[in-house]
Amino acid sequence: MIEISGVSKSFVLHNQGSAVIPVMQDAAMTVAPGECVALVGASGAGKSTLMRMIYGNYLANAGQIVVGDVDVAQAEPREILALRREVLGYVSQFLRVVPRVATIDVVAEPLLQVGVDGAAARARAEELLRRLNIPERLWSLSPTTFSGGEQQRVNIARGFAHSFPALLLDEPTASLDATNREVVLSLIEDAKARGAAIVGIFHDEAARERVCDREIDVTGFTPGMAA
Ligand SMILES: Nc1ncnc2c1ncn2[C@@H]1O[C@H](COP(=O)(O)OP(=O)(O)OP(=O)(O)O)[C@@H](O)[C@H]1O
Repeated sequence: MIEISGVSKSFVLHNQGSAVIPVMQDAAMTVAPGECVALVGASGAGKSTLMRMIYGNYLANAGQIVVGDVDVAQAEPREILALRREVLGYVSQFLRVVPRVATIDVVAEPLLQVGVDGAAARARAEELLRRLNIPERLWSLSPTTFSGGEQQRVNIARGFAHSFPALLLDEPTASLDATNREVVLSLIEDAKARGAAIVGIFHDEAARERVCDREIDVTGFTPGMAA
């Protein structure tokens, strides 16, 4: 479902004499449907960089990043937007809050985007908000004023609303209480069971061990250290 090969990345620091910082060389990995792979490696090793290249936020300098039938490393912006709408979900720790949009609509929106009808989208959004312990009295309010933990849970509900065939998870359990952490782990297990291919960064080691099938140490892709 996700196939990466020969991927390299350097950053050019235009405001620092165009210094070139090579951060990744010849990265390769494959994630099958139903599998969850954890990216590991020391701070600064390149976990976030690889994740951002898969999502198409950073452009790879070389190689292939095939998600479904799209090579993100070569795709047009329009194709990447379609991929993000239909195929590739991304759950970060932080909600990008849209002012004045009710929480229920924030969560239902990804479903409406793929053509699910309003009532079904709302029902799925309600189910997720309930599961993530967001009190019903908050559903009609914008999450702008919610606590950090509430916003994180709204973001997770939104990220899991559509059954994406591929999912990127960036610290999805960070700063959650034990009950909600458990809910998120069960959402990840459900996604695997329906065949989602998942790549995640988890500093929560117990969470990683529970839901991930394999670990990939990105230190192996550091220039000069490639295996
Ligand atoms: N936009 C950028 N411009 C320049 N350098 C960058 C940029 N993004 C990342 N880097 C560099 O790439 C390297 C890898 O960073 P990255 O954030 O991917 O590491 P990480 O493994 O996710 O670290 P952490 O666990 O601390 O989040 C670092 O040396 C970082 O400084």
